[in-house]
Amino acid sequence: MSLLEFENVTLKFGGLTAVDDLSFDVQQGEVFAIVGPNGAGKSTVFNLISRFYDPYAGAIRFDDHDLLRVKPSGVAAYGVARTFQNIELFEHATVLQNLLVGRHRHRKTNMISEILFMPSARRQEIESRERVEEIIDFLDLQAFRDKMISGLPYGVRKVVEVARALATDPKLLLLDEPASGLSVEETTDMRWWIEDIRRQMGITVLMVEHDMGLVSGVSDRVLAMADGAKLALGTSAEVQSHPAVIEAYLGKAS
Ligand SMILES: Nc1ncnc2c1ncn2[C@@H]1O[C@H](COP(=O)(O)OP(=O)(O)OP(=O)(O)O)[C@@H](O)[C@H]1O
Repeated sequence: MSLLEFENVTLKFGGLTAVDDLSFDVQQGEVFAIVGPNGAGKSTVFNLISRFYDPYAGAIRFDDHDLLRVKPSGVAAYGVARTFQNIELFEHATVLQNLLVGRHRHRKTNMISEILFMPSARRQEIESRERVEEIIDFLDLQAFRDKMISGLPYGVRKVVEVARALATDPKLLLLDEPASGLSVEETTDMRWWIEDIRRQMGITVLMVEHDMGLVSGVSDRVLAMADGAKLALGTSAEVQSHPAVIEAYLGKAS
């Protein structure tokens, strides 16, 4: 079953076509990667899903909803969470506090009941804390739970960003370059986290990534893009041996 569908989506920035008549779908429960040279339009695809941009043409459906009718502030409520190329966390808050912020969308109580700390608000607070503690355990972050983000090594921050996204209980997790800036060992760990997120949590993962080792290791299917358009879609091996993909990479390199 398709969880996310792009149908003939085009986005232009002035004279530049950043996404060009792009169609693909992400199946429920798969790990799907988007690869391509710099400027291919990968991040723009994420920004379209996050509703930062409206497409010039085409349709985007998520979980049987027309995503283009959803406001940017409403995307998380539909079950989409994301991490960013440049980590976006509250620097002067602890890991635990950052994850509790991620739970915010699950709050159903109003401000009065929260100020008075009424039973419904208390119940929600307990539920949120329990869920956050589960995620801290799941991603092996116990040693950092009360540490300020600003004092954490880069590799740990990347995992905390994933944890914060998971705290929203998403159906679709968007990972924007999860391996960038990570060492070889940290990249291997990230690979296992992604596997576990899909297998144990049942969450569908869509990632943009340059590290082909990670892409090959963890992805069910790969979409290769260049100049906003689809070059190839298939398994990692199929995509990497596709003549159009080889040419796009060699062309950029020369
Ligand atoms: N807000 C914007 N305004 C104008 N042009 C933009 C904007 N965002 C992206 N672009 C352009 O759209 C094209 C696609 O950019 P995008 O960031 O999606 O590429 P990318 O594949 O993610 O690249 P990278 O791997 O370097 O992150 C590029 O030519 C880029 O300069």
